[in-house]
Amino acid sequence: MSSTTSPKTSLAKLVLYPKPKPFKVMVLGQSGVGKSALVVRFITRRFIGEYDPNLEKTYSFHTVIDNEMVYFEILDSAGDSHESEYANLDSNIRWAEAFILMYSVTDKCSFDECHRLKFLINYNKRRRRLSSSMKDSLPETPVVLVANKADQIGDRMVSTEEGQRRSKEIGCVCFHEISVRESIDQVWSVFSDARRFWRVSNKWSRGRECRDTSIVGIGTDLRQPPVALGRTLARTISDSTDTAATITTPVGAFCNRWTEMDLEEEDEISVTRSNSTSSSGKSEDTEEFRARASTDSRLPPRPTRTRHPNVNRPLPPPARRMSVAMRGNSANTY
Ligand SMILES: Nc1nc2c(ncn2[C@@H]2O[C@H](COP(=O)(O)OP(=O)(O)OP(=O)(O)O)[C@@H](O)[C@H]2O)c(=O)[nH]1
Repeated sequence: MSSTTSPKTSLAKLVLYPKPKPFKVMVLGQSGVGKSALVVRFITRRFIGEYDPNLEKTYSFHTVIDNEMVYFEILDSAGDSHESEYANLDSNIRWAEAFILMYSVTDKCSFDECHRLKFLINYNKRRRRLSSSMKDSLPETPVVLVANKADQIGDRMVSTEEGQRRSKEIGCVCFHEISVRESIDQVWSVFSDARRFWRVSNKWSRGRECRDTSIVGIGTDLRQPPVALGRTLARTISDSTDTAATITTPVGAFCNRWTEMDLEEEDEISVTRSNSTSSSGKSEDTEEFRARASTDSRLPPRPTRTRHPNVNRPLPPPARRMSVAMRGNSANTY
């Protein structure tokens, strides 16, 4: 006897998993700096020499970073944006959650272009922040500055120090000097740093949200910034010369845990109180408290306050004031 499953049964067996939330990264930079080479190297591990220039493409790719599955959506933007494409560039910037801003060490022009692109990123993110109803809980969008083609030693026009300085000047979260052609590890570290910095800022903003909405522990000063754990991010070989490698991570989850700990402590206190119950069956603390709180239906007398000032009291001497006119007059007399 053959067993056939009806469509109803097969539908019942179908388990719907929520679609994983992608991590949206945009790669920006002047034409020819190696954006497509970087993205393709990250996804396929291979270096492919030539790509169709000015082709804008989004790649989906998932991999494990820091023991967590990350679903990347990577937008390889077209290098040369014409006037008509600026609106498109703006909307792409608003779409992204992290940026890889790229230049070539062999092209000074591409290095200068990073300044303008970072300005555009800031501008669009600020606009998005202002128009959003959740202004404070929107995470910061990390921008990683990447100097490519470090293998072309003879053609170098931008030094490592200049790159590091520029990274700080324009407010990037970190700086990498790499060669997409030479090293897959360097490429990998660029994307994993983008993810790590995004995670940190995301947790921080959630922490802010949590501070605003959750139960706050006793004695919490809301004016203070959230607790910083001082966690150090793993830095890449390409960025090892940067001394300011430590970033503090105020973590929202920590905020929650802290509140729970406080509540547990409160519970412990109340347990010890209920354990100190006297032989009469009533808690000593409760009785003491009642005795202190009880007014026996008699309210303490109010402190007397006079409504009108005492007429017999001598008034203070009136302060002598000189009007402007008087001062003018006296000035004329001398
Ligand atoms: N020597 C060297 N060449 C590289 C490196 N990365 C990319 N290239 C070369 O640089 C050229 C431009 O690379 P693309 O990836 O097309 O650059 P792009 O930024 O995507 O350019 P557009 O698509 O025009 O925006 C290609 O010939 C690549 O082979 C590198 O690390 N070293």
